[in-house]
Amino acid sequence: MVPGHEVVGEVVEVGPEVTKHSVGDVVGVGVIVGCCRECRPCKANIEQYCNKRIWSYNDVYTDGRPTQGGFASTMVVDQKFVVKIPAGLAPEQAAPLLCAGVTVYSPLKHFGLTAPGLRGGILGLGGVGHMGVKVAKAMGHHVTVISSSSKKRAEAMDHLGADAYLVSSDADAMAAAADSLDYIIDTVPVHHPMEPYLALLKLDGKHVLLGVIGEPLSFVSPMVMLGRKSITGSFIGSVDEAEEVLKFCVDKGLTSQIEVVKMGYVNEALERLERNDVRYRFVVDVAGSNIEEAAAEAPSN
Ligand SMILES: NC(=O)C1=CN([C@@H]2O[C@H](COP(=O)(O)OP(=O)(O)OC[C@H]3O[C@@H](n4cnc5c(N)ncnc54)[C@H](OP(=O)(O)O)[C@@H]3O)[C@@H](O)[C@H]2O)C=CC1
Ligand SMILES: O=C/C=C/c1ccc(O)c(O)c1
Repeated sequence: MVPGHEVVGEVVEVGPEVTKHSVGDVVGVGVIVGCCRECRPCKANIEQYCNKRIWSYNDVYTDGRPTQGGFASTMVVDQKFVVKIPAGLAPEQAAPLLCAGVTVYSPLKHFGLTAPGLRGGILGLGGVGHMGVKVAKAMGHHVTVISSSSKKRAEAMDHLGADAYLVSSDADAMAAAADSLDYIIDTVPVHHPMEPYLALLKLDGKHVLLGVIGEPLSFVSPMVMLGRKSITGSFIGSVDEAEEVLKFCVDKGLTSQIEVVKMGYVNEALERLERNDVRYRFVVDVAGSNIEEAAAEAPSN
């Protein structure tokens, strides 16, 4: 998780040209807060693919100031990037759905992988992966979690409702599962071999890369040719898709598994993130925190 990007809160003020939201609405802001509005992705309302996108954190806004994500008590955002939070969804639940939820929902929809009965693999059971299991199950898919260890088996099967669990180092189990999946949602954030997973795909199967990996991945071409398989990627989702996935989650009764913490706990939360010690997302309750107190307690650099 990159901390501090998705934000959910109440509108406290609107500009004179704002038509989409009113004071008091519960709204959210995802990973993107700016785009050019002129390129093909912008015109197709898939603004996340605009090459001039402005990230909601660690970026520079149109006024030259840094974007700071959710680490603030208020933020100013163009209405285009503000998502309505539907009734029936708690704000703390909505926040992770604006990233992990839409990140899995968008490729399933875009690549035509929403029909009930499909067989999907979720590779890596973390923040994005756990939403992958939930969203895919809610679509009526047969879901296999593919994990690097057996540690999360009970969690995946009993709690998240996965149908099968594969440990990627178990060569026999991987061989038995060959040619069985319509898609793999790959959330692994580090370099990993592709071929063991490509072998799990059926004819026309799709391997969707979501993890940010800074090293080249490799595979021999017959692994994709003999089976017409695709390796592709996907980046979060659009504002429209974010609104859609929130509605989908309300309709299907889906929630994300979160740990709500106060601002004063942020440094510990970051340390725990580094140890991979969260199931599956921290949500920082900024409004309910004493920010001044938390700032005073934080070590100065
Ligand atoms: N494409 C996009 O738009 C988005 C991309 N991301 C990216 O997706 C990736 C996953 O994010 P997120 O789910 O939050 O991350 P998490 O750390 O929560 O989960 C990643 C999972 O990958 C598996 N894994 C396998 N090997 C490793 C390893 N060496 N180190 C760490 N994890 C490993 C683990 O699952 P297991 O124990 O089951 O093997 C782990 O839980 C990140 O790279 C993130 O930046 C996030 C949001 C949007
Ligand atoms: O390079 C792409 C990064 C995507 C990304 C988006 C959101 C998020 O939380 C990430 O960890 C990565």
